[in-house]
Amino acid sequence: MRITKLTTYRVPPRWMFLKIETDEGVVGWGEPVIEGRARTVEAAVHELSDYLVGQDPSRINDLWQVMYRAGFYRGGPILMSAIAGIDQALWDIKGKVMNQPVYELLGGLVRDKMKVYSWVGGDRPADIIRDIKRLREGGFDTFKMNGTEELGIVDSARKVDEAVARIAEIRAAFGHDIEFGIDFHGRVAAPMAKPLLKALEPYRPLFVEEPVLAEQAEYYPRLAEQTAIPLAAGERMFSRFDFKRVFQAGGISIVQPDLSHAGGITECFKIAGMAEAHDVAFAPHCPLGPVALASCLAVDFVSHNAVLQEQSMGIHYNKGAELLDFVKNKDDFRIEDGFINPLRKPGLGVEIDEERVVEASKNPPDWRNPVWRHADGSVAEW
Ligand SMILES: O=C(O)C(=O)C[C@@H](O)[C@H](O)CO
Ligand SMILES: [Mg+2]
Repeated sequence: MRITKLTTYRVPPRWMFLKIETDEGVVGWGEPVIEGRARTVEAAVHELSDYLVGQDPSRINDLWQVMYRAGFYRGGPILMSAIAGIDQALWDIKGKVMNQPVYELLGGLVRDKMKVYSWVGGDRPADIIRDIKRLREGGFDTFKMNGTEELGIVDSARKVDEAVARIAEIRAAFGHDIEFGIDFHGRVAAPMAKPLLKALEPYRPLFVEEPVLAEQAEYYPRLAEQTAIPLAAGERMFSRFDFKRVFQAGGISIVQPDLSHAGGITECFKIAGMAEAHDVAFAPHCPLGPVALASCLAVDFVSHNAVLQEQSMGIHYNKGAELLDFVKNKDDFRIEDGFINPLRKPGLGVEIDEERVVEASKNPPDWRNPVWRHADGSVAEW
């Protein structure tokens, strides 16, 4: 079998699908994208196709190493997202050729179902109580929300109190009948992480995500020393080599690589194993589409330390298309009592509605995250 063609489709809300075709008619789908830089990743995918067309798609490991090493420069969000989507599509092809779901090719199930959580509250954490009440009726009991709006490098006790008051309100409304993670989303600089974590401590969130920006990772162990709240990070780390340093330094209890940003299934399966060796939980980041989610689940279902899976149903970014709009086998993604079952069809287990993808790709959005500014006009972390 030989790879014959790579075709990319940018579609709403902010996703990109990749179709890899072969000379024997087997097709694989991937989801290479960095939110807000879809066209850049698209260019990277087509540059990498020089290493792929004419090659045997079954040699995923060799193709992965060539894509990662042969171009001299490596790593980072663009190249690793391009490699991620290509890797996902190659695993999809391998599973279809062998008539097995990818999790079987990775050693089989370690669990019967996977716990998932839902976003509430949007970019500016409001209406959280209303969202939680609605989603609890749908069987969810675990949630994630943004912890703050714009926050200065040093900011007021009032801003801290506002952030904490929202969390206090949730605990007052639901007690510990629900659990939630708080995403600092890179908006909290190191000087404010300490007071904010301390003030949130009494409400015992399940975790605090990106307590500081990924480029401030040296603060993870220091912050972990002063709080009992588990710290989580990973969506802006792009390979084993990024995660290696975090594991060595300690401080992170939950790693959240994104299967469409961190080199795909091949790389994230290895990251999950590294995490397990350090007694760190694995909870893939996934605010994206169905192929990204299916790729996360393929690794979740074979990783003992997989604890929680993000999925984008109803997420505030999904304007113009919802998680399953391009999927034919919607039922396979059913969430019951906050859990999802393995996707048992061959490959990644996603039956893409290609007609709908092609149609939607004719007028793709050019999604960008908003540019936030502080009161003084300086740029604020979104
Ligand atoms: O889902 C999360 O945890 C996020 O922080 C969302 C963020 O990754 C946006 O997708 C960036 O555009
Ligand atoms: Mg996040």
